[in-house]
Amino acid sequence: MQQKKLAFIGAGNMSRSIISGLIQSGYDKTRILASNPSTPKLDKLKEEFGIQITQSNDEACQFADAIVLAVKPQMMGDMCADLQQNNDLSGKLFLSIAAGLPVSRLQEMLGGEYPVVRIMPNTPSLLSKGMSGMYADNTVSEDDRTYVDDVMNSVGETVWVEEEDGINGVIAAAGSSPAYFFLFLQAMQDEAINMGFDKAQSRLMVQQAMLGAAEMVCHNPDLELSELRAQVTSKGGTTAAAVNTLIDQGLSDIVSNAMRAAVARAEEMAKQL
Ligand SMILES: NC(=O)C1=CN([C@@H]2O[C@H](COP(=O)(O)OP(=O)(O)OC[C@H]3O[C@@H](n4cnc5c(N)ncnc54)[C@H](O)[C@@H]3O)[C@@H](O)[C@H]2O)C=CC1
Ligand SMILES: O=C(O)[C@@H]1CCC=N1
Repeated sequence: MQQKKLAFIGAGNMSRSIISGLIQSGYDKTRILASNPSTPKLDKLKEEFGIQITQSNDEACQFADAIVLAVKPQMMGDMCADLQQNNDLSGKLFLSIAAGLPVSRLQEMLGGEYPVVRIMPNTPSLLSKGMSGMYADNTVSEDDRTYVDDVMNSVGETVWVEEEDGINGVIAAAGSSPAYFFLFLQAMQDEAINMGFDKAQSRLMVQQAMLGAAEMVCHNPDLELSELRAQVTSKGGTTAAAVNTLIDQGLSDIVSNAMRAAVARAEEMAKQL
């Protein structure tokens, strides 16, 4: 992988996840810098990963060949306005991980048609188990696409979408979706506690079941998900009783409504920001 000087503007959850994965995969830590207005998260990043830190976005910009825009979408306008006012942005590659902000809007915020790759990652990148969807228009060179692909591949799997709208689908299916699984597990843990297990036992049971199920999915790419389910489900048995309850009570509709809500919110954010 090219070892561009890479700056993260905004040192929150998502930057931490990507930085952790990059360091684990051998990216030169002296070529990674994070900036944030306050120091606690920066200090932690420096201590944990040995990267460089600054409270100045301008310093980050001057350091970098490639800049990850990793602030909340609502902060992006003000942050980019300062960046373009104080710095020469030509020659820089931008990687935006913000939900709901199209490339054209980001270029407006940056004040020029700079190359911007939109990335929709997720927090399991922290453990190099991330899933990222990416979009670039023709302002981004093949070399830069390859670089971004390598960066995000170092923290998990990647897909490219042809149309920018596809990024909203990635948000629904992968960016936001770890939270759906956490919610599902939380409900299972709560019910196991109701059944008399202590919290630690309850968590162990549900997390190990989820991990095992995820590994089975990954190790059997040729088996349909419905077939994996059928293998657990004895006719007239306990799994059938549970699964039929989930189906009868509308799990599929709940899940598709939730994913559509994520897309709708991304579309709404694109109009508001
Ligand atoms: N958390 C997630 O699972 C995912 C988040 N994203 C996107 O990543 C971006 C960041 O999200 P999180 O890391 O979750 O948020 P976060 O709130 O954990 O991190 C944002 C960081 O930006 C800092 N910040 C605020 N204003 C700043 C400024 N002007 N200059 C520099 N730093 C500034 C904050 O102090 C904070 O540390 C968002 O745009 C979000 O849409 C994308 C995919 C997944
Ligand atoms: O909740 C959000 O808006 C961000 C984008 C995907 C995950 N977290």
